[in-house]
This record gives sequence, structure tokens and C-alpha cells, in this order.
Amino acid sequence: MSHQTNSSAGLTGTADSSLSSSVGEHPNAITNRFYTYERVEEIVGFIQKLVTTKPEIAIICGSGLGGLAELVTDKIVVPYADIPHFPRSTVVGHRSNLVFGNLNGLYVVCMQGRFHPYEGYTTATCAFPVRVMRMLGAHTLIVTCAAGGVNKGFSVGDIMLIKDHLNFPNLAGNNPLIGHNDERYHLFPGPRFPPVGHAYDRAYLLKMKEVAKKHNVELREGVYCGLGGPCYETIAEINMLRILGGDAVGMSTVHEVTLAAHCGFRTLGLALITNKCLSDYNTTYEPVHEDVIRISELKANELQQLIFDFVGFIKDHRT
Ligand SMILES: O=P(O)(O)O[C@@H]1C[C@H](O)[C@@H](CO)O1
Ligand code: HPA
Repeated sequence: MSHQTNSSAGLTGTADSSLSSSVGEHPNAITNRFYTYERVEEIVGFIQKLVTTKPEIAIICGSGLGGLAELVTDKIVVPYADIPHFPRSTVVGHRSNLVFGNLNGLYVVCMQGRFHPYEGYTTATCAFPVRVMRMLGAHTLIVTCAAGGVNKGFSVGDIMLIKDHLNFPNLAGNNPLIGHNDERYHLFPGPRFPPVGHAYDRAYLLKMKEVAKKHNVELREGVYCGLGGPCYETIAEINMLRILGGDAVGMSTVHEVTLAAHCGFRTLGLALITNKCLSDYNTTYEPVHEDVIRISELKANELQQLIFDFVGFIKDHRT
């Protein structure tokens, strides 16, 4: 176990030291020991050698929604497998590429494939690409996901603007920001105790409503519940989420948005309702991932059009 007392608090970048805990940390803590400042810098440096234009918008593609990256022109595709220390997506419906290029007049980076805690990654690992994309220059994060409809008024195929979230892993002590708060992220250090009450940008949410109106798309708005997965929820869990004010449920997003708030991203969140949630013990229905992917792919064009136009708005209103 490392007991360094220098400013990096034991978070130096070698493979061996990455496995040891940092000062003040319980040896068994679930924390960010691997994606240290040094590793993130190395990854950012590697990508900058391949992609010389700074992206302004970062987009995370949810299950079955990777097609969004196909709208990007003058693409540079960087497979996760080529990036040092980068994890791989192991889930059907998630490719493993960073796609850079032009989307409706702005330079963007799309994560075609994200990481989930149920794949065996810590929440810090799942979220760390957000920090990478911020360090590459992006100021706006558009996060998309597939989700189950907790709100009984929602239908399969609805798109929900995420106005807030319930971060269950965080409530259980598993937040991606646990561990050393490294102040060497000089551009975007983020405080030790970051506020997340406005993690989803209100002005962006209102703008997306306008964009949707133009397209005659009726958007839902609500609270996304991020759970650990990989099980879909029990009937009792869905009933609990309803009582707590949840509208949609998924297995991603919350740790990404938490890190995004910490490093100063303005975030827009969109959840595609891909399935109903169990709420009756007499039903035989159960959610399945194949249906999640099928609905995502079916609705992908609509979602992509909204995001395309939203990016156009950012382009016209950036300072
Ligand atoms: O990556 P997202 O949150 O879009 O994917 C959801 C959650 C699980 O990964 C999967 C369950 O079907 O879809
Ligand atoms: N529960 C959790 N995650 C999901 C669901 C669901 O019903 N649908 C898509 N992702």
C-alpha cells in the first residue's frame, strides 16, 4: 500500500502504484486509482496527435443510439482499442469508438459506446472519458441513454428530457469523484464538494423543447433513476422509484453527468423510453435488451434530428 504524502497523494501513474490506495483512502474503497491525472493527460495527448481540431460538443451515445455518429462528416474514428489505457464497451448496441468530426457546423466528439458499472468497471472508470473530452476542449455534453418508463404516463418510444436524476450508486457511497480531488486539472479542477443541483442545464432543456416543437415532437421531461444493473428492476423497485419521483430508469448516465458537473460541462440529457417497467405481479411481460436495442434503432433518426438541430443552436449562440 502506498503512503505518499506529496501533492499527488499517491496517485502516480505507474501500473503498480495505480493498484495501491491513496492517502486517507480505505484500501478497499471503490475509487479512481487507475485514471490518474497522468493517465488522463497521456490519453488526451495521444488523441491530440491524431485529431488536431478541438471538439466543442461531446456526445455520449446510449444503447442502440451509436448511429448518431454516422451524421458526423469529415470523420476521424479512433477505436477505443487504439487509445492507451482506454476500456472497451462489452455490451450489444455499444461500439467502441471515439468519432470526431463536423456536426451541423460544429466540431464534435461522439462516444460510440459507453461503459457501465455492471460490466465490471468502477463508476470512476465509466465516467472518466467525460474528463478526457473536457480536456480536449468540449464545453457542452449531450448524453443519451435507453431507459425504462417508470412514469405510467410514458409510452415506449417517448423521448424524455432529463431534468434531474436519482443517483443510486452515489447514495450507496459509490460516486466517481471518490478519492483524491486532483487540483492539477488546472483548467477544470472542480471543487471537493461539487454542487450538482443544476447538473442538467436549464437553458439547454428549454432550447431542446423549442427544437422539438419545430419538429412536432412531443418531449417528456422527468427524473432519470440511475441504478447499477445488470438486472432489470423488480416490481417492488419500480414501485419504490415511482414513490421517489422517478420517471425513467437506466444503468448509466448519472456517474457521467456527475463528473461533467465537476469539470464544468453544460449538460443536456435525453432518455429514450425503450420499454415499460413491470408494475403488476399478474403480468408476464419482462424487459429484454433486444427490445431496448430495437426501439432505440427505430427511434434513432428522430433523436438524431433533434440533436443535430440543437448543435446548430449552440453554434449560433456561442460566445
Ligand atoms: O447505455 P444505456 O444506458 O443507453 O443502456 C441501457 C442500460 C443497459 O446498458 C441496457 C439495458 O437494456 O440499456
Ligand atoms: N431498466 C434499466 N435499464 C434500462 C431499462 C430498464 O427497464 N431499459 C433500458 N435500460
